[in-house]
Amino acid sequence: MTDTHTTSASSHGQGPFIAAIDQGTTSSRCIVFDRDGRIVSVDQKEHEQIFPKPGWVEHDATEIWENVQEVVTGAITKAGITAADVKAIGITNQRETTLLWDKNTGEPVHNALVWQDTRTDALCRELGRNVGQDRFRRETGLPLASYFAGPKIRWLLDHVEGLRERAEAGDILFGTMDSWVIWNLTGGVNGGVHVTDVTNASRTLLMNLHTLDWDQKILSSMEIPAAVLPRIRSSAEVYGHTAEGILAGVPVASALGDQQAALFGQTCYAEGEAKSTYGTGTFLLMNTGDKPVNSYNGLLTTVGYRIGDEKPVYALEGSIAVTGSLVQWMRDQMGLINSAAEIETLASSVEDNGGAYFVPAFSGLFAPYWRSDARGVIAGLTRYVTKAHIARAVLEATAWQTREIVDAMTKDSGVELTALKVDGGMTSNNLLMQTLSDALDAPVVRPMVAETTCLGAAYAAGLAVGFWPDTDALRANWRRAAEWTPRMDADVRDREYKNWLKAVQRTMGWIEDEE
Ligand SMILES: Nc1ncnc2c1ncn2[C@@H]1O[C@H](COP(=O)(O)OP(=O)(O)O)[C@@H](O)[C@H]1O
Ligand SMILES: O=P(O)(O)OC[C@H](O)CO
Repeated sequence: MTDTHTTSASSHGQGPFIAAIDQGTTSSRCIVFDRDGRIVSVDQKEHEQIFPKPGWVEHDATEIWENVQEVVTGAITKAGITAADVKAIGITNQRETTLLWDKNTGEPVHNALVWQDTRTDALCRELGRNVGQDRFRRETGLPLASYFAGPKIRWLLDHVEGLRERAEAGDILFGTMDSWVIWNLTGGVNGGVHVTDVTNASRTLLMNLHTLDWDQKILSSMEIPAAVLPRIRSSAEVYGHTAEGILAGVPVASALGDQQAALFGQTCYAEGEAKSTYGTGTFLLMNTGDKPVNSYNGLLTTVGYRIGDEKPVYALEGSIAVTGSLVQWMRDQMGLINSAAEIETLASSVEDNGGAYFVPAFSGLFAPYWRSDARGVIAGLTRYVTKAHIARAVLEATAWQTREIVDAMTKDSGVELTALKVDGGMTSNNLLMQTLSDALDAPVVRPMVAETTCLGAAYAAGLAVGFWPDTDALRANWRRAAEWTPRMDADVRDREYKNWLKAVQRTMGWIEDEE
């Protein structure tokens, strides 16, 4: 984590405060914020990544719920405050990760299928043939891909014995992690509320982007019973109250998918404003105002946020599946570095990539290609290349993948990027941020609070309970902490980008006959 610090509540006055829970891909965290949007305390815990087969990724939702309770207790205790000091709790979460659980026992019926999981590739191809790709794009703003929740629900209904009958009988609930956390927080089997917000619902392939309701025709073509689905609510309203624990009685007042929360936390409230978040994957979102904008260049159309009864705000999104997780892979699977931060030291020990380009298509390629048949490639290898050159290629992969998204965004929106607001764990890497600015030929700016995901959830919850009056008050909290400006010669940039695009072509069509 970057730019986070843990201080006692006394250095921020006596509150009141807003707490935010971020249930992310690698960890769950809770952060307490004061009225100026400053961090008062943080607690965080990683959970297990389960890889049962190549391309399959699961999480244990029970472990996640235990961790969430632990980090909430941790953050509130570190802040030295009580429930009476906390005006609301906001929720943000890894998106698309899909869970079904029994509403009578509160037990998950299977591990959660994580957004990176590719097991529904064949199912998506079949749905594409039977229902048509265009239909999904038109109604949901999304391409038919294994990334999204709908096909994952269908896979579980088809593969867990007896589940379909239980689901049709009304005993099974579906949720992304927002729904799971809110249901448990508000009482679970003892009256927990079963809701999701529009941003999370817009990632299921099941919500109609124009009506903001579940699309009955798509549900029937996917054979998903409506009885499992949560109610779709706005991103900022009181869904219920915490039933027990250290925050018992506090209103649960926001939910946003983590990337939409970062857009909100970066105060991108005007059309054309954009941010990019560098975590496990990287997600660049641009606010496109109150109308959905179709993409013709491989981006997603998604809901940015909706505050109570106000009009929804839409966004264009470029999703990159593998960025920070490539650094983790270098550390955990390859053993080439001991910590994520060490990649910068290793990469800085050489001048350039030595001719090597690393395209981490571990889950196929997401935007702008949406190719599930792609797999990772290191191109340009010669005997000259060292592990330091590979480390450099790893960082450059994040920069060039962003460049491809920015190019697509410019084509779709007609808006030229003047500067990119960034956040997330990878932004503590100076070499990466410089490389990014060079690849984009544009300034890259990082705010004082790089924990914009939690901040966005806190802002939305605070708006819902009147803790902040409006978005203008939130804008005033945004402060620049660091800026990188381009230093690369144009001809070098053009040559490197061309080589990168050539390497990308080498990844495609690797998987020929998938399960
Ligand atoms: N100094 C660094 N350089 C490059 N990558 C980093 C660095 N520090 C953390 N990361 C990567 O950032 C990711 C963690 O960022 P975070 O925003 O916490 O992610 P998430 O919200 O997806 O769990 C990890 O994948 C890690 O490998
Ligand atoms: O948990 P993160 O930060 O890796 O974000 C994951 C995204 O929401 C997936 O769409």
